[in-house]
Amino acid sequence: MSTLRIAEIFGPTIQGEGALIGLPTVFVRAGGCDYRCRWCDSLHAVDNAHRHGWTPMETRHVWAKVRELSGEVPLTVSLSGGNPAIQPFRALIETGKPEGYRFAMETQGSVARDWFDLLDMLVLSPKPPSSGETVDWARFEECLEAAGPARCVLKIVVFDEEDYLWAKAAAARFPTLPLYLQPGNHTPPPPEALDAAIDMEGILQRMRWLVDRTAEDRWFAPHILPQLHVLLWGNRRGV
Ligand SMILES: C[S@@+](CC[C@H](N)C(=O)[O-])C[C@H]1O[C@@H](n2cnc3c(N)ncnc32)[C@H](O)[C@@H]1O
Ligand SMILES: Nc1nc2[nH]cc(C(=O)O)c2c(=O)[nH]1
Ligand code: SF4
Ligand SMILES: [Mg+2]
Repeated sequence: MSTLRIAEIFGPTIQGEGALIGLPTVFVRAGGCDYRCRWCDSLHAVDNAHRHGWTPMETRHVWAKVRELSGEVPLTVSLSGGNPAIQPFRALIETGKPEGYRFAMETQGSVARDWFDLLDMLVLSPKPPSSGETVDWARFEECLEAAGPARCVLKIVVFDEEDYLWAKAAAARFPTLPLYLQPGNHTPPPPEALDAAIDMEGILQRMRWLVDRTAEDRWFAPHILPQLHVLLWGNRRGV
């Protein structure tokens, strides 16, 4: 069986973002990312300075931890990171599905894998200008095709007007995909200070602005949702 580079495994908590918001979930966070978004809220799973905290784990040990955390009651497992697409997750999904567990994955859409079609949901989160990254749309479409469009949703983080206009154009490329807009959280603390206070008023202000902005444009396609776990627990790790 394969070895996975794991930053953390935690839960059950609620899925705080997007299409499955509120659903009890165990998170498996892989270490390592091919992007460096300026505002990444999970730098402890991205920045090489923190790789000493990433553990190579055999798939069966990762699976044992998920079963332990869930009390062996099947639930939704969210694979995140870092970019989980970099890791060989096929065996974990193939182990969990026959037991009744469901699998969702969060990725920016930069690396496609042939096992994406085993997922119940692929959350594709292309990065807007404020991230400092540039989307390779050919790669992104490979991810969409690998999963099959029926399994995919789009989730776009928006910090400002430039991001908003970019999100509108990006969404127009994929008019049939369910769409989620998420206000950005401006205060990713250093990983060693994850309990640090967040800019709650800033997040809520951007949330209200997004509601008004879409209404003004009569753009009624997106669901607009804040990161519920951030509202509840700030940037605390493990929730
Ligand atoms: C930490 S990323 C990991 C998965 C993958 N690398 C990705 O970006 O989709 C999980 C989700 O958190 C979002 N995210 C990261 N930092 C954020 C921030 N500061 N504010 C709002 N959302 C953020 C990402 O856009 C992504 O949808
Ligand atoms: N509760 C909770 N919901 C989340 N949704 C996406 C997360 C992520 O970091 O990928 C996340 C997370 O870290 N915690
Ligand atoms: S792609 Fe995701 S994990 Fe990687 S730096 Fe950006 S937000 Fe963070
Ligand atoms: Mg997060």
